[in-house]
Amino acid sequence: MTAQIQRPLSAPPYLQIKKLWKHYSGFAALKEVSLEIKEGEFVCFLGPSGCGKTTLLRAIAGLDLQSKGQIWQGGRDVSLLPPEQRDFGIVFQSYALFPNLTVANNIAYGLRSLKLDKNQIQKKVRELLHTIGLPDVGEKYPSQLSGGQQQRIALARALATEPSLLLLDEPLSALDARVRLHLRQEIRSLQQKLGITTIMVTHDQEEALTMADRIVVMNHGIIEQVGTPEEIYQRPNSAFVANFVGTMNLLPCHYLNSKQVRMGSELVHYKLHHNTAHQTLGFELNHGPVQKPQKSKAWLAFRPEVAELVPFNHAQTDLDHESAAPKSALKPHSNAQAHYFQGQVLQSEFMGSFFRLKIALHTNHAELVQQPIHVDIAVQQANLDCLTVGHRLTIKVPVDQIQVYERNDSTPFKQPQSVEVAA
Ligand SMILES: Nc1ncnc2c1ncn2[C@@H]1O[C@H](COP(=O)(O)OP(=O)(O)OP(=O)(O)O)[C@@H](O)[C@H]1O
Repeated sequence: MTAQIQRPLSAPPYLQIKKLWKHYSGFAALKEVSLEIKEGEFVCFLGPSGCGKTTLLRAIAGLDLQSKGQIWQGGRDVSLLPPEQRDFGIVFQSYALFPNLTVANNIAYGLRSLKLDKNQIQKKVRELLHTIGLPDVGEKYPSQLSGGQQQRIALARALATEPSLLLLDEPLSALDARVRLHLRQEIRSLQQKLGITTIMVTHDQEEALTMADRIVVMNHGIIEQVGTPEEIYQRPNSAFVANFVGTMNLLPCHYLNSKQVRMGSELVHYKLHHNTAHQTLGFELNHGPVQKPQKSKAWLAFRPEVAELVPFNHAQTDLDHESAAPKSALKPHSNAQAHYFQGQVLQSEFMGSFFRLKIALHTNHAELVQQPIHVDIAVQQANLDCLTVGHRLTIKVPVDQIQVYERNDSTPFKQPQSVEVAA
């Protein structure tokens, strides 16, 4: 097995997906999808059920041909090649091992077509069994192994012919949580050791965030965002991505300009991130109130862990001393550094290293009245009084942690849940 490979930064993409469409009797499962993957990258296709992840993976393998568009692999147009003429190994969710063959024969299956002699095949199988950490199971049958062990055999079988591309279709989703966690790390370190370009389909955001070099977030047959796990988590470029990856508080508001939104009678400042292209969100940039009212509906978004609990008086002092405090008919709950929400604890959950508080906001904004927010407080910083159900408190959210997204009623993602607010 080879050591991790260093590649020039300017290397051309190893895999190029060009304007790919897939139709199933009139239904478009992929809509002009384009993507480039570098050699040696570990890329995850992430998205909800039915978004087209498997369709895209199967098109790359040639198992289901695309309706339109091209696929280039290693500088070669493979768009119309059958799977056997392409260069990949694949692992499915259901292991797909041959039950009547021993583990060794399962792994050796693909090697027979390479015209290797018996000794070479045995040597290769031994090496692969060693690589996946199961050196002694060669003579067993798949049914004598656990799910996690069977999936490692499937991985060894996929790697046996030394393909340049490894395709993993939800390989961990049939396994129990503990095995999944362990195998996650094993697959990632094996992939890094071999330097093999890998694409993994998953609907598990934690799996994608912990394993991938880059994540491709898909929704309804299109790519919503491509980025490193940090980019996807910290700077999601749409409300869909913000809501799908991690926990995000999404509060309905109205867009005013590139610095402020309005939430009921409150003005809220936010800081536009460079990669948040508001033009693409349907908002005008730096031109004051939006002209078209139908485009002014927005989501104000922040992660539970960026919020801080502060005493009310402290918040008011901050605001009184802040010359940039808004002088308008709208209530000043915000300054250039932070916004202060008022709320009441509905629920407090101990999560190990932090408490997750569910808080009802005090607001006269009709859309917000029944919508709780989540705030995560590190155990070391938690004041136990603040965690009591019914406690009234102030939540400080730094302006540079507030993001704003277009709010489209047809946006196909789960709406923040509503709760009964305690009297
Ligand atoms: N053979 C088929 N015939 C008709 N429709 C199909 C077929 N295969 C997939 N589809 C449809 O195409 C869409 C994308 O399916 P795909 O399997 O790629 O989704 P996915 O993101 O992998 O979902 P999951 O996580 O549930 O596997 C779905 O709406 C699905 O119903």
